[in-house]
Amino acid sequence: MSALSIRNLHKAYGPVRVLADVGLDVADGTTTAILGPSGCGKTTLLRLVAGFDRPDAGSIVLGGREVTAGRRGLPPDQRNIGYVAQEGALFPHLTVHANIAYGLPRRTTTASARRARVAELLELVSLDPVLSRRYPHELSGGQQQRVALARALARRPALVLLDEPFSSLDTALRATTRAAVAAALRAAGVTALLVTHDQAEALAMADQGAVLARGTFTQVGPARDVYAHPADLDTARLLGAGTALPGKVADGTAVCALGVLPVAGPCPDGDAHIFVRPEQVRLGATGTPATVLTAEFLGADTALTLELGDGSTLQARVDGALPYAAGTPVTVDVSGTVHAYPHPAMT
Ligand SMILES: Nc1ncnc2c1ncn2[C@@H]1O[C@H](COP(=O)(O)OP(=O)(O)OP(=O)(O)O)[C@@H](O)[C@H]1O
Repeated sequence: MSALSIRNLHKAYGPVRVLADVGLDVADGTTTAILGPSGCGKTTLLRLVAGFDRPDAGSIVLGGREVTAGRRGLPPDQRNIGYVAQEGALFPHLTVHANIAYGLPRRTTTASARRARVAELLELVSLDPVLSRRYPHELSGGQQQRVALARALARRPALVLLDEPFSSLDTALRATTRAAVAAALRAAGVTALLVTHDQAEALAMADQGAVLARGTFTQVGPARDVYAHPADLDTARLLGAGTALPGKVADGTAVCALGVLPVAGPCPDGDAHIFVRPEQVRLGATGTPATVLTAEFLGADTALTLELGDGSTLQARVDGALPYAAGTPVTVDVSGTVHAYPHPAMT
């Protein structure tokens, strides 16, 4: 059963149409990642689901109950939704314990029951119980986000909304916090909607990926399938680096500056963008001649920009231990299949 069903949702701010005919189903106990470029309406969608804002049309059904029914819809505090914002959402004047316990009903729970629930939640988000007496400014950014999740889960919500919850964290903290939050969500068996710019985050945390572009979902499916088979060139670019080379497709084969390449998935015959990911580009003894334009050492790998014979550029990633420098002549070939997207106007 779907914990969340969104149908034909529309939202505009004055003349700015933000969401148009948006639909989405999120299965019970699963996480859906909403991916999309800046300004495409991701936060607007979360705000409508949370009840902070009203849609112009359409419906949102939470656990079988339509929360958008009536003139005002169900108020946010009655929707049984937890919300984790980007940062700074904790009350600075309250301890970790008081922040987490904030939403627990005082009238129907005893102090010892609240203490037990806070201890359970700290364990769930992998935080040391000694932190419960600290204030938010005495925690790292990653610890603060885990406290925010614990607070969001305190009332056993039907749905948790996470709006870019790790965007303020540095790379190392981001990875550990993401793993702790994903584990906590799974252990709590909670349904979650995660907004992110980061495809690695979406792939690591989500069962389902949903790509929002131009005000509507352009692709929804298992997160791995969305990554492996992006529906269009914008989605392919959104899901990671790559180069779109001009080419032609005939009978499932692409011809471009990199030679003849097998195409993944259906693409009609004719002019097309041939999309190649950096990790597919191999440098070796045979293949298409190219020249290294730039080499950016990233530690484990080096990101290369290569110039092909026709003047087009190609991004590649090679082992960081290999000594490539600008000006080095190389030969390249492509492993695996490429994606091709029709482009009738191309010459
Ligand atoms: N209250 C508002 N009044 C007017 N316009 C708004 C309002 N809220 C959002 N918008 C506009 O709606 C569009 C979508 O905004 P939204 O914050 O939902 O995008 P987003 O996908 O979350 O962006 P980002 O990834 O940059 O956070 C933007 O053009 C924004 O300027």
